Amino acid sequence: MPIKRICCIGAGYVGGPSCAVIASKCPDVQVTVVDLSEERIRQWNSDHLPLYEPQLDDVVKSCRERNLWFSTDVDKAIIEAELIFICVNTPTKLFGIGKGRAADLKYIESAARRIATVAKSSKIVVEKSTVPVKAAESITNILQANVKPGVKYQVLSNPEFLAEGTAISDLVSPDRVLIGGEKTDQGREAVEALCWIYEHWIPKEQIIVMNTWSSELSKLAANAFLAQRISSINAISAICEATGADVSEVAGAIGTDSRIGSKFLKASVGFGGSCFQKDVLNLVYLCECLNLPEAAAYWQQVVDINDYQRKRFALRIVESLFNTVTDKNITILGFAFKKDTGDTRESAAIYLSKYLLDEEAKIRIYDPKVEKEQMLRELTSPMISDNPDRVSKLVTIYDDVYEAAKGSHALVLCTEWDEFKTLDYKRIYADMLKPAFIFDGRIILDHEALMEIGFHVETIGKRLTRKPVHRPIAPCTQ
Ligand SMILES: NC(=O)c1ccc[n+]([C@@H]2O[C@H](COP(=O)([O-])OP(=O)(O)OC[C@H]3O[C@@H](n4cnc5c(N)ncnc54)[C@H](O)[C@@H]3O)[C@@H](O)[C@H]2O)c1
Ligand SMILES: O=c1ccn([C@@H]2O[C@H](COP(=O)(O)OP(=O)(O)O[C@H]3O[C@H](CO)[C@@H](O)[C@H](O)[C@H]3O)[C@@H](O)[C@H]2O)c(=O)[nH]1
Repeated sequence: MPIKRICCIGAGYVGGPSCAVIASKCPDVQVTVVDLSEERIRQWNSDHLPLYEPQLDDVVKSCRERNLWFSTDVDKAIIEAELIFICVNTPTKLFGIGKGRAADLKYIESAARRIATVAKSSKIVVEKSTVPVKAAESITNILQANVKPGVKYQVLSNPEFLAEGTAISDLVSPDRVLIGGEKTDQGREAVEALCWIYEHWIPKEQIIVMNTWSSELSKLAANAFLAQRISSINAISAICEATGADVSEVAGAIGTDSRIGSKFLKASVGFGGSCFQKDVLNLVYLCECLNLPEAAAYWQQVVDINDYQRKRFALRIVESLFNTVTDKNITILGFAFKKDTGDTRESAAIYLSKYLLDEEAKIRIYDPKVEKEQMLRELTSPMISDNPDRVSKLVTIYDDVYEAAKGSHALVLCTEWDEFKTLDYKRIYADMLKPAFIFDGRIILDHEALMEIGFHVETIGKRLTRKPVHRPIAPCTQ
C-alpha cells in the first residue's frame, strides 16, 4: 500500500531532520511535521531553523511547501495521514517512581491519546522516539481502548540512530533501518508500507525487520554499547594518567583489532547529549524492574564512570591551578555536547562549569553555535545550580574567543570544535595571566606546540613531559 500522507508528531532534533529527509527522498509523499510549540514551528517555517545541523537548511529549503509542511494543527495532520511517526521527547523522569532513571512516557501517551481521539480512519503508528521495551504495547492499548468503528491500528517500532552533527548524512546513508512489527497479516502489511518509504533511498538488505520488542531493546542496547565503549576508554585514560601510558596510543593499538574496531574509542572529558545517559539509565531501570540487579549494576557503571571522568578533570584543573580557582578567570572553550551542533543537553561543559562555580571561579564561556540564553538556562537549571545569583555574578558569555581569553588564568577545552585547533595561540598566550594553563578535554590540540609557546598543558589520558629548562651545567670541581 503506497503511503500518500505522513504526519510526524514532534518537530525536534529527530522529527524535523528525519521527516525533511523522507520528504526530499519521497517527492510523491506529503509530510507534515507537527508540534505543540508554536515557537518551534514558526522557526521551522523561517530562514532561521530551530537547530543547527550541517546540510539541514538545504534539505528543508528544497522541499518545504512542496511536500514538507510544519504546523501546529496536530489534529488535522493526524486525521489526514495514513502513517504517523511519534517523535516526541522521552526524558528521564525527575520525580516519582523511577525518578532519575525511568523514561518519562507522558509525551508518548499524550500523542497516542490525541491519535485515538481524533483519528477517523485506520493508521499505522510508528514509534520513533526511544522508549523502554513494551512501550508499543501501551500505545496499542490506548489506541484500542478508544477505537472507533471501522478504524484499525498497527503500531510499529522504528528507532532512530542518527547522531547530532551528522544527522543528515546518517539519515541519507544509515548503517541500517530497524523495523519491529507484529507477525500477523496486518502487522506484515504495515511493515511493508513503512519499508516502501525507506526503499525510496535505502537498499532493501539494510532494512532489518524483527519483532517489536527486539527492535525497542536494540535501540537501548546500541546506545548502551556505544556509551560503554566511551566509559571503557575513559577508565583506561585514568590508568594512563597514573602510569605514563598514552590513551591515544592505547586506543590506536586496541582499535586495530578488527574484533574491537577503532570507532568510539576517543577518550574525553565525558560523553554528553540527550541520549546516552538517559538511555543507559532507562536500561538500568528496566533491569531493576525485571529483577536483574547484577545486569542493572553493570550498566549503571557506564554512567558512574562518566561522572567520575568529569569530576576527575575538574579536580585536575583545581589542583594544577595551585589548589584554588576562587576568583580566577577560567575560559571554557565550547559549550555544545559535541562539535557541529548547538545542542547542550547533558554537555560535559555544564558539569565542568558547575564544579568550577562551586569553587567560586569566574567563568567565561565561548561557543560558536550555542546562544547565550541557552547556556544560562543550562547553568541555572535546578539540577545544576541552587544559586542562580552566583551564575549571574560569576559567568560571562563571549562571542569573541580572543576577548574571552584575555586576562584568563586558564582555558578549558570542552567541545572539539575544529576552529579551536587553529586559534592564534601565541596571541592568546600573550594576553593571558602567567603561568598560562590549557586543559584539553578532547585531546585535539597540538600540545608540543602549545608548550613551546609557554603554556602549561594538561590533557586526558596522558602525562605531558615538560621540556627540561636549559641551564649552564656547573663545572665539575673534583
Ligand atoms: N536527539 C537525537 O539525536 C536523537 C536520536 C535518536 C533518537 N532520539 C530519540 O527521539 C526522541 C525525540 O528526541 P528529540 O531530541 O527530537 O527531542 P526534542 O525535545 O528535540 O523534540 C521533541 C518535540 O516533541 C514535541 N512534543 C512533545 N509532546 C508532544 C505532543 N503531544 N504533540 C506534539 N508535539 C509534542 C516537543 O514540543 C518537542 O518539540 C527521544 O525519544 C530521543 O531519545 C533522539
Ligand atoms: O569516541 C567518542 C565518541 C563520542 N564521544 C562523546 O559522546 C557523546 C555522544 O556522541 P555521539 O554518539 O556522536 O552523538 P549523539 O547525537 O548523542 O548520538 C548518539 O545518541 C543518539 C540518540 O539516541 C543515537 O541515535 C546515535 O546513534 C548515538 O551515536 C558526545 O558528547 C561525544 O563527544 C566521546 O567522548 N568519544
